Amino acid sequence: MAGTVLVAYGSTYGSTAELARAVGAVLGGAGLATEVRAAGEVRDVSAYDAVVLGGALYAGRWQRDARRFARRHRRALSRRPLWLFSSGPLDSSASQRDLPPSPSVRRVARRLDARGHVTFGGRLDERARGRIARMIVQSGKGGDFRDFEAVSAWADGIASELNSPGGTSS
Ligand SMILES: Cc1cc2nc3c(=O)[nH]c(=O)nc-3n(C[C@H](O)[C@H](O)[C@H](O)COP(=O)(O)O)c2cc1C
Repeated sequence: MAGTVLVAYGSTYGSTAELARAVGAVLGGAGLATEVRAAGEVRDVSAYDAVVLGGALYAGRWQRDARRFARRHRRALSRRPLWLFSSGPLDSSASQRDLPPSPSVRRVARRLDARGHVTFGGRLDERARGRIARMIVQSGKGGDFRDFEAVSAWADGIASELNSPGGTSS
């Protein structure tokens, strides 16, 4: 594929941003021109040939910037190869089995005709400033459950698809 892949993310405390950068590193390593950007900073997706969009989960929905991005660029996204990821569970469940998207994320995936969705474990620690976030951490339920091997394997699959003949035709 000759064009550029956008990896956009919606992240409040930075952990989903790191997952997005890990996805971008794999795609870049597979020879794909790749840009990793905060979803809130992207004005136009027309320059990109494929998009990966990731959102942190808050109360079953994507973080606001990811939701807005999906809404604002709806038409362009539905015409491009698109993959989605959610990051959230603060336990090892996402590493043990495929976790389906939340109903709200499933609607986004359907509307945009996404090629795939995956849920990765999340991270929450004392850097998180929100009241509920602090309560979760103080009650001992925080931690880093991100599985970077799983992230790499998923991104490898995307790279293979995009590098295959006709990989960007949606
Ligand atoms: C208030 C609050 C609500 C959350 N709700 C969910 C949820 O519904 N589902 C889930 O899997 N994780 C949930 N989480 C965990 C976050 O998704 C997780 O910490 C994520 O990695 C944060 O990503 P970020 O650092 O990119 O913002 C919640 C965390 C907080 C603080």
